[in-house]
Amino acid sequence: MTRTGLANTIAAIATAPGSAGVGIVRISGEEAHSVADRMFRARRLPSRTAPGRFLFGQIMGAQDETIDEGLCLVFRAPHSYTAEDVVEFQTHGSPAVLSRVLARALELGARPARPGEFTLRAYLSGRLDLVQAEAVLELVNASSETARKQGTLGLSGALGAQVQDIGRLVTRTLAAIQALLDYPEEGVPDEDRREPLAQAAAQLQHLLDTARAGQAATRGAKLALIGKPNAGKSSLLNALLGYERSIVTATPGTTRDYLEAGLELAGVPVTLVDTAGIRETADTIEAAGVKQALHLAGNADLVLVLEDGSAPREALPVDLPAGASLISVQTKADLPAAWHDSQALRVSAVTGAGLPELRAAVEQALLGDATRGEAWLSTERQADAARRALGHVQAAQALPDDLAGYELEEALRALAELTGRDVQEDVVDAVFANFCVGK
Ligand SMILES: Nc1nc2c(c(=O)[nH]1)N(C=O)[C@@H](CNc1ccc(C(=O)N[C@@H](CCC(=O)O)C(=O)O)cc1)CN2
Ligand SMILES: Nc1nc2c(ncn2[C@@H]2O[C@H](COP(=O)(O)OP(=O)(O)OP(=O)(O)O)[C@@H](O)[C@H]2O)c(=O)[nH]1
Ligand SMILES: [Mg+2]
Repeated sequence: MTRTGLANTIAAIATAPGSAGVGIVRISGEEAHSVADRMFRARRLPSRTAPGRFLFGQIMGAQDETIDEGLCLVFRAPHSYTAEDVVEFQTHGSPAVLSRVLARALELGARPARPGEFTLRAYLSGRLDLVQAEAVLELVNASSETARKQGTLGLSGALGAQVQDIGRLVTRTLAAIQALLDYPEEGVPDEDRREPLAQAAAQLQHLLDTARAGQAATRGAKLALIGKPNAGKSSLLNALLGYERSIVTATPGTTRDYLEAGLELAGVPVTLVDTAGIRETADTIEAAGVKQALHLAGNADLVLVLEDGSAPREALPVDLPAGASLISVQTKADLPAAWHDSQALRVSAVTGAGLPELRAAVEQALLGDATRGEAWLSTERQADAARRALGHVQAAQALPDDLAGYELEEALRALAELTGRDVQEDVVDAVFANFCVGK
């Protein structure tokens, strides 16, 4: 995607494929109004309509036949989504109608929009920064309340504002260092050197802490239930889901193959994975299930380690994969406890006791403190830029003034990349390649 040809007029169906009450065809660019004038019959021409007003009328084909009746919405540059002249046709929402309306706009000189091209134009015109454009994508794809909230916050420019604050801290030190380069013996005072950089590093670290949460919210998280046979894994899965998804019996070794079920937990789309109970076994089928369970634990974002609270406690016969985040769960809390461990959450699948606490612990593990309302880093691209900025700030903290300047300039470059003020075209292309046509 290049900047050339931006002046030309693009058109696309903006609503989802399939039948719906209403569908939208959107046209943006210099010719948008004249294209609309030639395909819409109403009490006045779209180009003569006050911006922000709509017209009711007929969308006309080349043979002067009516394609559909509908509404025409007129925007005038720069007051539109793309900051260009924009016209929208709101029609009956069938693919048959929408494809004819689009075809008519193309006949009259518009060209089909590429994926994300409307939002790309909003970005290139400066109406949105790159973080806001990514937030648009998050909103379009939001499959949970947390992802929605995060997208809305991102679109508001909250993250961009925070990144600018960090940039100001770095600039303060850089300016102080540059001002004193000719008089190195004086040294930069702490309030211009140590303090702003410590604040910048802390804020970047906090943003990076939100990255895992941001990605959990957008991509979803995998939660594996692991434990010995009869620990109550399948029962807990069913209790969390609220329906009997997994077979439960009193016979140890009931679950052999793993099983997945989706639900929304703490606003995050979560896939729960029930696994075979882990034990030493001569049964080849069960042994395969045990191996698989350990593999699943290694790939999960979070592992719930379940132990039967009503039976004597015994360690698992194998080690769980290193690196996974774990929550320790003591099951069957409705029965007398056979052991006590303040680290373990007591839960009953039968009475539901402890389930709210378990959900809260999962929320804390997946989202950390990121839920306090500020913006999060929600893409790997953003996290990568923040990580590099932090690395340069930390390098500058450790270097003498004459060498720190270079690192601070690099930190500012990484921050500018984060918001998209200083990025290569291929980075922009990669962001917009994830969009659908019409957005
Ligand atoms: N029908 C329709 N609904 C939609 C969109 C759209 O393009 N069309 N949007 C698209 O994703 C979102 C809304 N986003 C928009 C953002 C800015 C402007 C706009 O015209 N801004 C002008 C004027 C602002 C004003 O009048 O106060 C501006 O910023 O100058 C329009 C839509 C969601 N709903
Ligand atoms: N009283 C009580 N019994 C429970 C609870 N959870 C599970 N059980 C019982 O414990 C037994 C084993 O439960 P499951 O959920 O099948 O255990 P599992 O960990 O999936 O076992 P495997 O699939 O064999 O590995 C069943 O008889 C359940 O009824 C609980 O919270 N309270
Ligand atoms: Mg089971």
